[in-house]
Amino acid sequence: MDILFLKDFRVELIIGIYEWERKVPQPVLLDLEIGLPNSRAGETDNVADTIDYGQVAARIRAACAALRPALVEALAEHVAQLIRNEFGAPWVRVTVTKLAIVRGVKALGITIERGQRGCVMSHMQPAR
Ligand SMILES: Nc1nc2c(c(=O)[nH]1)N=C([C@H](O)[C@@H](O)CO)CN2
Repeated sequence: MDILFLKDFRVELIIGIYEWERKVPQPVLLDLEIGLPNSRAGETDNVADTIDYGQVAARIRAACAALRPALVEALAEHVAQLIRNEFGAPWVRVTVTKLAIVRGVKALGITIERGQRGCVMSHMQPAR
């Protein structure tokens, strides 16, 4: 399975469990690994045969603007489901990182995986 990735993708949103965190958007970094439903794009050189990472970034940025999760876990889950449902990815790994939010800790967050690695979506053509 080929894996598309986006690293250090910065979004800003209201996120957190404390009252002071619910007032101002804060930056969060997303690391995304997206399993591709087929591997044809390397042969065809056609973006229609893969997932367009620009569209993924735009869609996630728009979704985050409307989200106000309490937990990093909830943001990671939302992003993972969006990628799977809207882009047909059979497998995703999503890491959400908050920066300098806890004294003495440079970065913290969550990594989740959803779906099956190496699985081909039933409505898609298998890779040749
Ligand atoms: N497992 C988690 N623990 C905590 C979270 C979280 O999202 N997941 N969030 C917070 C606060 O919002 C934090 O960002 C500031 O201390 C605390 N614990």
